[in-house]
Amino acid sequence: MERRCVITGERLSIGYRLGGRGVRRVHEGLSFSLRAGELTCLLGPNGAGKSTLLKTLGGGRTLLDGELRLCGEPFGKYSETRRSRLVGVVLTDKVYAGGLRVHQLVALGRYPYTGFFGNLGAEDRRVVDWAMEAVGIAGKAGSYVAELSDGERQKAMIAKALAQQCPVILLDEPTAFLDIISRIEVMNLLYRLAREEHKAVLLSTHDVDQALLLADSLWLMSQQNGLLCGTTEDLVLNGSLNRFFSRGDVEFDPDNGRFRHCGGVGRTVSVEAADDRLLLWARNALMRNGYAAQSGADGNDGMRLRVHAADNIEFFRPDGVAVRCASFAEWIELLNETDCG
Ligand SMILES: Nc1ncnc2c1ncn2[C@@H]1O[C@H](COP(=O)(O)OP(=O)(O)OP(=O)(O)O)[C@@H](O)[C@H]1O
Repeated sequence: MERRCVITGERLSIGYRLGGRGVRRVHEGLSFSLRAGELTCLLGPNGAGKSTLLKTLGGGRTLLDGELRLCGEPFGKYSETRRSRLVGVVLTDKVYAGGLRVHQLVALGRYPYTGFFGNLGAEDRRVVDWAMEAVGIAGKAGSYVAELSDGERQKAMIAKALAQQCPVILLDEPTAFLDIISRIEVMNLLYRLAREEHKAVLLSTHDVDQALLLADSLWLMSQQNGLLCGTTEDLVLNGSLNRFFSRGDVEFDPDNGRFRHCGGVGRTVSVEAADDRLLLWARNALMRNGYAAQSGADGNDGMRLRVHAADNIEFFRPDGVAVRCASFAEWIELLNETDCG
């Protein structure tokens, strides 16, 4: 299926007008295309400008310069109502909706269709129920928003955006307050909305693991490097993720898809493992204990590891003696004793 561009930006400057104190430019010269049918994750360190970009795309007043188009037409040509039928936004700003019940908050998402008095028809009510069900908040439909946990409130805000039934959904850190299961559920929901309902979904997140698993495209942003857009695997394998994120002793390890602290790794152990899963966890244990794993020849202290199974680990000490261990705990203890000796 063709993946149409629904929002395009060319040479955008984004930032804030500070009243009489001039302008705070956060980025200049940003260009991108947001495509329908894709989940796009915007990643970057704190203060990179992610929220500022999302506010700009959501129609906030942070566009200072450049050309921003929605479905081919300049943003400025859209009335607020017309734009709100196309773009649903979930920002991280505190929600002042404590006096509303959850179903009333979610029903606000129908505003572009119901007009000023917000009278819901049968179809509107069906969509509101569907949206609450989809994010797993239906059980709290009658609760006051003020009485929700942070995560529940976040789900209610996502449901409101779903109820808006827009082809474009923008979300600023939608999983920030969620527990791990809810995070995975929400990310999968957004992925399905992109894939199955052909929506353009753009979200900012610090949850790199989930982004790498599910994002069709990544937008990497930092103050030094600006914005780089591309397919997830390309940006991982060409080192871009590292370029945008690595700082000091923290870097991205493309072998296991995680960021890690790499300080103190000097010595190496040669590793063979019966399968990829054992290799991954052997590398993990070595890294945590200050060693880098290498394949092939002996490590630089002559140490070798053969992981036949989680309970059958063969460790060759620097003196060439092989010791069999029945668990990772046993082997790690031996590794550390060897190190001390
Ligand atoms: N209302 C504002 N007025 C002036 N500058 C602002 C305003 N809001 C944010 N900024 C500045 O814009 C820059 C980018 O902030 P932004 O919130 O967009 O970053 P972010 O990538 O979303 O960060 P985080 O991951 O910490 O949420 C920061 O230097 C911030 O201080």
